[in-house]
Amino acid sequence: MSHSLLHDLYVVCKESCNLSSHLLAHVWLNRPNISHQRRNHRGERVIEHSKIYGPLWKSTYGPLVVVNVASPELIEQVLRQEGRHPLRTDMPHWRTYRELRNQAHGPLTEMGPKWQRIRSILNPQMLKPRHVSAYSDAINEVVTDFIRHVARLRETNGGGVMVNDLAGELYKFAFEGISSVLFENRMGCMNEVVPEETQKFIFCVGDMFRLSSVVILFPKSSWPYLPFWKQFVEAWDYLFKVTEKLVQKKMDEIQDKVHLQQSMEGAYLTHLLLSEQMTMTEILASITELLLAGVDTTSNTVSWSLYLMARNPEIQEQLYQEVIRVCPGDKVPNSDDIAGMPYLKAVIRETLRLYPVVPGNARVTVENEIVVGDYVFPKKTLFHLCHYCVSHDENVFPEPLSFQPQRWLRGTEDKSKQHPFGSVPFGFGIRACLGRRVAELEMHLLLSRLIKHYELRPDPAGTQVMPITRTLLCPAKPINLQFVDRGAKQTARAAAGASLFNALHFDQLINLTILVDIYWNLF
Ligand code: HEM
Repeated sequence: MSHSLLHDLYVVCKESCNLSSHLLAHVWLNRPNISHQRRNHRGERVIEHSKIYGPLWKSTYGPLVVVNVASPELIEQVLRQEGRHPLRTDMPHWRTYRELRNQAHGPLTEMGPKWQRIRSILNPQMLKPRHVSAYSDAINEVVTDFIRHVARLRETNGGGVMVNDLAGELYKFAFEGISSVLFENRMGCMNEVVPEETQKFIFCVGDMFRLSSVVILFPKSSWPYLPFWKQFVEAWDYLFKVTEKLVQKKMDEIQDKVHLQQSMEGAYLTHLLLSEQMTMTEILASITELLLAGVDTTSNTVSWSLYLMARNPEIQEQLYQEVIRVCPGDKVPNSDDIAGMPYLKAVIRETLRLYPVVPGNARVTVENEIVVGDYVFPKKTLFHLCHYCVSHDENVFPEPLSFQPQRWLRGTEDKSKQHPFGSVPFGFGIRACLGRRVAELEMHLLLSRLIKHYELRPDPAGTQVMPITRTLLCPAKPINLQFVDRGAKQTARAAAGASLFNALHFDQLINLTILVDIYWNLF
């Protein structure tokens, strides 16, 4: 991933938690502190705490003081009072790397008016439906490769039907998908032999996130003396180096086209390079951060939705029927087709309610004091918006643990009663997810095409997979599923029917028809 550490509460510097003590004394009277203890699933722990303390309580994370907010009404109140430049965390370790190497900041790490400027440049091509739908063809090519990849995995490692460690395989899909949108270039993640550079890039992304959570535990002044700071810097160096190479390649292509006076058709990177609103270093930083934010969020969500599909055959069948109605035969869905598939969208939406891959979201109030419930919080209060807890609250979503996509269908009673802040998987407001539309397009195209091709069934070993919080809400163990080829199933059915027919003589068939008639008349 991606938003790794984005939402990790460690990353907020001590000063940002300078809550004025007299206010806290007033708010927290008779409410004990809860110190941070790592249990397997942070979302569940937050639910336990909200049952004891109500929708607003304080936690301490070492030196940090965090105000937890766990009701849709109070989350709405915090988010609606954000100033013009909302801040999640100040990410000192990520920012320090950029300062060390004279790199710019991207949308994840930038703050204040500079952040606002970056977003105003990046937003249109990422969020406007008209622009985003233009990425359908590129993403569909990646989906085609993924379906081939699944077929290969079934044959080579899955006894003709199993695909093991779906989250790992979908990581490759998400990486390839977002690269094809950003760089307009393929990385070869799903090749039989993954190119060395791509492999190392993926490895460095993992390394950088892993080391991030270690580095941040130490004071900034000690970083230059820590061995893992060196590794952290090396990982970032490689990420920036590869991104730079890909951006340069695109620049050269554009130059060639200018020389040849050819028209400049292109997607995201071409647009950024041609619009000249950003410097080269700014483009580099933004593209790198978009890439980091856009991989394991998407791959984990699709993993959960396939897991849920396999365990809910009726829902899967309903989705399959919708897909073949909108896209019969060999028709490959595009963004217009997706618009006609409300059930597909509801399936993904409900997956994100049950498994919000970003289970909690940090917010630091920078510009003004904030009123939450009956209390006034000073500037620099660090809030933790407990999205997982709220979207599993039975008062917000009846039967919260059951997978019910119909909750999200327009015109249903469920939908009209829901609080709009009961589940906000992409955040809200001007600092909400920049990749939301692209992520949705990727997930909708992939899920619809997979379901058209394969019937998903659970692991025959009966393995239940629980979530675990590793910054994102991830499967605690590998998700393995059966992918039963629908085409092969139909051919087998037709063949079985034909052989039965051939085996019967004509007079036997007449007798059979009479028997069926008698049967129907009897009952
Ligand atoms: C299922 C997929 C995804 C989910 C659930 C998700 C969720 C989120 C959430 C909750 C935030 C924080 C919003 C806030 O603070 O209010 C966020 C921020 C962000 N996301 Fe995503 N995301 C997903 C996919 C993507 C993709 C594919 C990209 C890149 C193309 C992306 C790029 C970003 C960026 C750059 C930010 C930071 C925005 C800023 O601070 O201005 N995300 N995402």
